[in-house]
Amino acid sequence: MRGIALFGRVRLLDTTLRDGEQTPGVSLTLEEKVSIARQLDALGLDVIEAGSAVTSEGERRAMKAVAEEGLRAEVCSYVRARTGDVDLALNCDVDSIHLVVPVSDLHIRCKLRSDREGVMRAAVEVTEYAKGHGLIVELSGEDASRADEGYLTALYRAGIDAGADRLCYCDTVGVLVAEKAFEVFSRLSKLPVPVSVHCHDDFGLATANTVAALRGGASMAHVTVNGIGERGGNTSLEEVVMTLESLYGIKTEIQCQELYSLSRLVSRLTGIPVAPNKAIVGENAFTHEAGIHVHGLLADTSTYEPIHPEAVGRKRRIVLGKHAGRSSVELALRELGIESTEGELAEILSRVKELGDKGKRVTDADLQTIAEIVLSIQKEPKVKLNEFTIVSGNHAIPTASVRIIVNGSEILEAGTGVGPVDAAINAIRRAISGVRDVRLEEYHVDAVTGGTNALVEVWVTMAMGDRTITARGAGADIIMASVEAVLEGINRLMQLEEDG
Ligand SMILES: CC(=O)SCCNC(=O)CCNC(=O)[C@H](O)C(C)(C)COP(=O)(O)OP(=O)(O)OC[C@H]1O[C@@H](n2cnc3c(N)ncnc32)[C@H](O)[C@@H]1OP(=O)(O)O
Ligand SMILES: CC(=O)C(=O)O
Repeated sequence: MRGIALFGRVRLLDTTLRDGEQTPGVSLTLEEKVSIARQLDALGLDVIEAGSAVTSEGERRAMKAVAEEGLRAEVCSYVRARTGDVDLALNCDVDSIHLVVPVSDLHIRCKLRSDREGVMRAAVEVTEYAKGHGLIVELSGEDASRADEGYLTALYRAGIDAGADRLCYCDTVGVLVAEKAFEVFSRLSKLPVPVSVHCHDDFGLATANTVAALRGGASMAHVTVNGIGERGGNTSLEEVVMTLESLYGIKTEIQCQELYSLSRLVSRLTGIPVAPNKAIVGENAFTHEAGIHVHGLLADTSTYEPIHPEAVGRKRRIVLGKHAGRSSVELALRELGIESTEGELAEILSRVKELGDKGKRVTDADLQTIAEIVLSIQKEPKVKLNEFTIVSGNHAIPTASVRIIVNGSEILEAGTGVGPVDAAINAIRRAISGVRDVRLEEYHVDAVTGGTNALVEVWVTMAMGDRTITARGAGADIIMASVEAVLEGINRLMQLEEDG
């Protein structure tokens, strides 16, 4: 790969805390920025763009806190072509600035109401000013992919003469294509300082363009965790890293097995969910339902998995539904410790498909129930609900009390929560905590019909030790459906434990 031959290795600048935070509705607190920055540093990122110092007082406090963490990574601030922005960045004690200068005539004329010469002068003046104050400068051409390349190169050369340490080519509105990225970077990489690539995903091409630019000679890629960012987002960290590592055989120095936990952290703190089908970090990236796939996976996981889930800190999941085959059901039953004959297996599979045909997801608890019916196993539930009360209102802390029977003994417990569902689940968890350490890992609710009296289905993933199980509850009352799902999960986990 050309870029790597030129500059030794691919470097990565993570801009989750700057461009990623520009995702509409996202605003990270100081503590949140620091905790993401720590994880990025631990993962091995070279540069962390911690924000734009010009944005606000709170942003500056957070950026200063990140800079004071003593991270191994270089901490950077976005600045406009204004010396005042550099002063604000200096107050945050960052190591470097990402000095962004519009370079397309569209941006120069319409946005800045300036001209090419004026922008060139500002770029040089601010670069010199920042260098004079000891900052590392990455001089960036905003909207470079729509700019005149002759002007862009002249501006870059003027920036290098003024002391710029690095350059960056921004595909600000995601209109670059891979062929052009490769060709442009084949030329730009002849400049005497490293050139970065910064892509947006308006056409879903950000990763492809970034990789093409790296092949052309770019030495650093700008990325965000989960690809979050303005509009369609930015190039995703996990996609670039795994493409380089797995498809091009390039080691990146990133701790790949931490990619998933970083993705979860960023999703939780930004409130931006990850699409189930998102590459590498989406819920379904290593989940399989189709029978033909599961059959293949059992022979060799590489039949339907391009990388091992463990490589990025994930686990394979097999789920059952209408596309299940004999292999999937056999595997799921084996995991539940249930043995069956060929005939019983066929009957269980046919009932699984029946449920799938009704548009249902088939949970582990559903499979266990079906298996128990087909195999005529009568199992007494370990946990039974005797009584349940909930109090909620605008002047009341949502509080639930439960009376449950666990292995024949009655337990009375209460819990509070942010709402009645949370309170109900907390009460059950407290009641069970003296008997077993059961965790609620996922909670999801669907309204099956419309209206306030809709039938709801609640899906939970419960865990005990290293065993997880999915379970469902349904009904017109969302609280009771939640209680049913959680108790079903607990029962199944305890049953599995007993069965060994
Ligand atoms: C492609 C990108 O991601 S660019 C980065 C985007 N990031 C942000 O916008 C950070 C958050 N922004 C903010 O907090 C505010 O917009 C601020 C503090 C930067 C500026 O706020 P205001 O002074 O109220 O200006 P406003 O937002 O209306 O307009 C932006 C100003 O920056 C100027 N500007 C935009 N880009 C640049 C640049 N690269 N260099 C110099 N000036 C620039 C615009 O011409 C405009 O100037 P004007 O007010 O003199 O007309
Ligand atoms: C600078 C930047 O974020 C962009 O041009 O997309």
